[in-house]
Amino acid sequence: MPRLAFAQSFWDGYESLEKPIRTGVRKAMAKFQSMSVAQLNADKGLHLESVKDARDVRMRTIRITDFWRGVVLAPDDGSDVFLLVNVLPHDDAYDWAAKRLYSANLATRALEVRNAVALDELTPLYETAARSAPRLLFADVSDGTLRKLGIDEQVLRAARSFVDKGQLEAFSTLLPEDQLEVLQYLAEGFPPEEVYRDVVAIRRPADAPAEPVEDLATVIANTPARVHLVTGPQELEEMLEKPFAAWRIFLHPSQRRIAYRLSYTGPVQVTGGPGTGKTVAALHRVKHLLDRSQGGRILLTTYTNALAASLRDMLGLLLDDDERLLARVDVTTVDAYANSVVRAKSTTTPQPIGDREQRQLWEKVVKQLDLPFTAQFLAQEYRHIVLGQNIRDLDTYRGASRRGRGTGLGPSRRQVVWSAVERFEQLLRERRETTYLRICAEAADHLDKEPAPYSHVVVDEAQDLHPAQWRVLRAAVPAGPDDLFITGDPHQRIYDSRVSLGSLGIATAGRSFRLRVNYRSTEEILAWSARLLAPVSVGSLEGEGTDSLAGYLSLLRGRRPQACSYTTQQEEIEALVERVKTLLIQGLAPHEIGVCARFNLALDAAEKKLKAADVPVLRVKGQTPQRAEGVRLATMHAMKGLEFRAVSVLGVNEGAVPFAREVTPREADPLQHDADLIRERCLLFVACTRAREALSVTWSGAPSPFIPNAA
Ligand SMILES: Nc1ncnc2c1ncn2[C@@H]1O[C@H](COP(=O)(O)OP(=O)(O)OP(=O)(O)O)[C@@H](O)[C@H]1O
Repeated sequence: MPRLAFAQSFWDGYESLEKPIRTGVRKAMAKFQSMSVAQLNADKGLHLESVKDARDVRMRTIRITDFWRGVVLAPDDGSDVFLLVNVLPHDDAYDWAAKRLYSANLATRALEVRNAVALDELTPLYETAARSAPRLLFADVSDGTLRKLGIDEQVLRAARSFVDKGQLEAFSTLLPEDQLEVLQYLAEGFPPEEVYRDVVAIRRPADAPAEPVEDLATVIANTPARVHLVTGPQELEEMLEKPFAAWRIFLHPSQRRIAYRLSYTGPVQVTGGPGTGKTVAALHRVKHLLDRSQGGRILLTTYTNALAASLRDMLGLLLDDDERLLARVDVTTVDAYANSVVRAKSTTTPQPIGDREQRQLWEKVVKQLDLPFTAQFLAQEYRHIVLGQNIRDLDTYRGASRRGRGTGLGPSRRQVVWSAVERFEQLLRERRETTYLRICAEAADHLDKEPAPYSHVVVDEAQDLHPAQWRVLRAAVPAGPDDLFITGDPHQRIYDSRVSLGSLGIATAGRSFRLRVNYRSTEEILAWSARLLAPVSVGSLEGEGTDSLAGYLSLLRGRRPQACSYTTQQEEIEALVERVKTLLIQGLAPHEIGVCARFNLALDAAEKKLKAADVPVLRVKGQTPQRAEGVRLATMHAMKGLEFRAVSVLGVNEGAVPFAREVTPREADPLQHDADLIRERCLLFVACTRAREALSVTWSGAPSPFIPNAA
């Protein structure tokens, strides 16, 4: 009996196939599981036939319906795996199949596909143009080095004709996958040794023979990132039946290497720009840890309740809704977890209050004590220094480092600040109120006194956690192998938190990894958004040094983002309504469209106009999961962790982004001023990078100074 495998290229289009075609796929695939090769060849219904003038002699088509054909790669070397690579309308299928050539990469040994016909046609044209070019893209890399990195003769010839990155990108849909990635990394300036390590070595099987001639079944087994071998009829049925999510099966080698490493000696840090699959890596790590530690419990945290709900759904999908496994994982936010710890331990349960109420309370303190400080200054001092360092008494505060604060405080002024802290806490007690960070501090105290409840803690969206929250996580798991697995992107830090993970007992040195391939947004969206952050440097996730967005790649290409100016807000919103209507006509579902603004007020105006145009809308509140249909309207903060096929960012006006009230005046504290501006930039960056295919950024009047070219 032959075996059956599916290429990712097949799944890319499977979701959008109509039901009768999917039924046809299912029926055809069942035959591959019940017939011998001879029977398959003879089966009239399947009609397995070779493709005339195909560049790859193994190319076959099969009948799916009267009008649709499957494209299959059939072994011709005595091996037994058939690979379904695409399903297309009849003529397109033959055209697609005739031009494609599958081959084993010389270095990674994985299966790749190229458009061999287009490469042959286009390369000579580029070569002619290249002859008069002053400089070629890969001038500094020798043929020998390229070959060692797996570049074969046809691709080498094309690569030698590229003048710049734009030309490489123009070829990106034609080139074999691993070779393209090698060229992209080299084009970004990565040295060949690093490219070998990060692209080739992680894919190449440890036992690869010196000679790369291998049968199709072996080459397929070498390609887990793009090909999935079906183990049996039940798996086949489930894969074709369930809504298919590629991330469940096709991990990038860099994701797989990180998520399925047998064990780490201590905390692990995984960083990566937006959409690089950090959440996906975290979920797969949970799966691995569940398999490895029999009976151990896992805490999986993220930033908001809405994100926790979506993580829970994704984990269910990844674990096939296995209740036994799911029961061993608590998926929640750090605040909710800390709250549950405190509730379980105390008889009284003070109410946590939000930022605005805290600000009002600090104002009261300033007034009552007639202090020479602003409420804003005291709130920041309390957050960053007192709670940040878990300071409980004046003596400790007197000796505390105030690194990161831009104003000096001598001993007598510290005493005055401390009196304000005591009064603030006293007011909270009197009102039977508290703050989330105080709850975290209390929870960490409780947890420190008892055996840690979890075997492993996995943290997603780690960039915004405050030291008090990290202390909870540190105390929830015993220090040791596989204790903490942390994913985050410091470029998406949108709350004012500063941490030094090392000082919190979470040292990740030697266990830090970076994901570089963006699976969400087009290269155009990514590049445009990255320019928002270009003028600044962003502190690293672990708190030492800085991070950078250099070297991120996207697998997708699309339209350039639109940045548009309007005279009035009314015109801007009218244009938004038109844009949303066009997207709906183009076939996007309402929930695949996100509209976002810095303030709820702008969203109110957009909501009114969209409703008036009969467009269903739904306001996203950061804390609550919502499943109903409707175009999503969210503030920039509530966009964290979400994604949409199309995103419109509204009201990116001067004065709104950055929002003047949220930026500490330079005179009050120059360091805080700079940090606030970076945070506001990151906020716009987060909003823009939620878009998969289409991004529009608009403003009325003067634009935000963050808009590239408008600054
Ligand atoms: N290996 C993969 N194959 C296919 N799709 C993937 C893969 N990894 C991630 N994705 C998809 O890419 C998108 C982004 O992934 P994910 O949310 O994990 O990224 P992230 O790095 O956590 O993003 P962000 O930091 O911007 O929130 C998701 O739609 C996810 O399903």
